[in-house]
Amino acid sequence: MKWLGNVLVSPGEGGVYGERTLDGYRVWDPYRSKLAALYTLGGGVELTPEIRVLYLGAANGTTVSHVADYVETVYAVEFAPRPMQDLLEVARRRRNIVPIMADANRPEEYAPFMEAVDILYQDVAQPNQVEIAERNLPFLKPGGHLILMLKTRSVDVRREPAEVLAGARAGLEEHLDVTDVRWLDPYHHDHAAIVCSRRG
Ligand SMILES: C[S@@+](CC[C@H](N)C(=O)[O-])C[C@H]1O[C@@H](n2cnc3c(N)ncnc32)[C@H](O)[C@@H]1O
Repeated sequence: MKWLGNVLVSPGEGGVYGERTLDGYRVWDPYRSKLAALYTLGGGVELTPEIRVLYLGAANGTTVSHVADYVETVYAVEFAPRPMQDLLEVARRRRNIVPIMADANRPEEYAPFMEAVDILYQDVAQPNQVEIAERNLPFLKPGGHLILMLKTRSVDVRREPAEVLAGARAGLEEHLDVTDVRWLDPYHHDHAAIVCSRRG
């Protein structure tokens, strides 16, 4: 990852969503992106030019655009029409983004467009976040990484966030090795990042 001092940046053409630039690099703000928060807190998986990413919950492509600055290809799945319009605009300016309008609960719908990926990144505020990740695991290469941004309040607002996190972790451990778990405070409240690797 590229840092200028303690500022995370990415090496692409600027002006995607009004982000600041610094010394010709795009500033990747941890308050606007959970993935940037994870890196800023010292976690995450290094993004390199040969990596392929399946990104679930692409929204308007803010974080997707930074990931695309680092990796070979980003398959970006989003099911809501409005953010999809913005994502298409971002994809017009980044040749390595494949926008896919689909429900991440139904990976069979985009399986024909997919190849195996090194990173499965998920940021969908849904009650069944762990189940969605599990359904998409067949796309992840052995040894590849899942980065799941867990929004605990979307799973169950009545339970303690730590309890929701423990449940999600236990579910993922049935299929994967959990390598890192951390809360994204102070950047994103009630959000935790769970990083796992797929057994080889
Ligand atoms: C918190 S936002 C993602 C923000 C984005 N990852 C970023 O950092 O710029 C969650 C997005 O997931 C999308 N989403 C939620 N459930 C989904 C599903 N089942 N399939 C595809 N997209 C979904 C929502 O429409 C929303 O745009």
